[in-house]
Amino acid sequence: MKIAIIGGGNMGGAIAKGIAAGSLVPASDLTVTAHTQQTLDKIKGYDPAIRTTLDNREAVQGADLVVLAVKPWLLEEVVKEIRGGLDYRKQAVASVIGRSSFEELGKLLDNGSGVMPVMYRIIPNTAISLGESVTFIAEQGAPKERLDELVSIFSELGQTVVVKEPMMGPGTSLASCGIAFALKYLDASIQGGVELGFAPEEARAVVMQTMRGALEMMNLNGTMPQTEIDKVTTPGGMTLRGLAAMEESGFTEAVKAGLFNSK
Ligand SMILES: NC(=O)C1=CN([C@@H]2O[C@H](COP(=O)(O)OP(=O)(O)OC[C@H]3O[C@@H](n4cnc5c(N)ncnc54)[C@H](OP(=O)(O)O)[C@@H]3O)[C@@H](O)[C@H]2O)C=CC1
Ligand SMILES: O=C(O)[C@@H]1CCC=N1
Repeated sequence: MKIAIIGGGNMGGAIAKGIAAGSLVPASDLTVTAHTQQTLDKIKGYDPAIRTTLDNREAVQGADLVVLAVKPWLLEEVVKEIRGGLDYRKQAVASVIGRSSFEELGKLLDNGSGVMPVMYRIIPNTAISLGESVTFIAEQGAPKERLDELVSIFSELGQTVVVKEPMMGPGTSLASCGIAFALKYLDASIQGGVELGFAPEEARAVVMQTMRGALEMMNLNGTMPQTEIDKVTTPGGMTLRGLAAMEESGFTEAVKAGLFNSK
């Protein structure tokens, strides 16, 4: 599958890096565009075989899948630029834009011919660059074998979850924004560790290994977090005092507020 990624920034670049490292799409079948040459040079650093160009119209020529990965406010401009050069019978269009919809994308792509392309919404998280993404995919009009092919590509880069469109927003909050939310906990822990007397680098190493251990216990034991929390928490002990203070400060509600307000 030949793939053109329009906008090789944090997300588009991470997708390119991940796909180029995978086995299903040769790097030479990937074309990435950006606004500046500096970004394209960075993309070449991932794999020199990735094709790069500042010309979006040139990039989409011959692509089986065009992935739109620009900031939301640039979507309309970019679609208008490439629309005339697309053959909707052969070329599918995917949006990775966080808050978009098939309805909105369809309106922008409508060229009055009555033919619409197969459309996808694909929301990975930035860990796709190292093959550890959770990627939500929804489709509109895709034949099963084409969806399966797309899922195979992204499944090499972490877990893929195919959903109906209404779950794309919640999926984006939990997994894509979720990377930032998880890191926010780690950041707070490191800050706290420094205030407890550790050097920042020491606190970073301790917090990372603690998080790794917590995840691995859940993974190996097949448990929910509370089961592992119970194993740590001595009645009347230190952990209980800490957990109570966290909840008094609204920890669980704060995390949920982050999820609910991001979608
Ligand atoms: N970051 C994330 O974790 C996630 C992001 N998304 C979505 O991905 C999209 C991009 O976000 P993100 O990658 O963070 O943003 P970035 O700003 O990092 O990337 C946007 C890219 O678009 C390029 N660009 C700007 N104008 C044009 C143009 N006219 N033609 C082609 N390329 C252009 C920029 O080029 P240059 O670098 O040269 O300026 C930049 O590389 C957003 O819509 C966001 O909702 C979705 C899920 C997760
Ligand atoms: O913050 C955003 O809007 C994008 C979408 C999900 C992650 N980043």
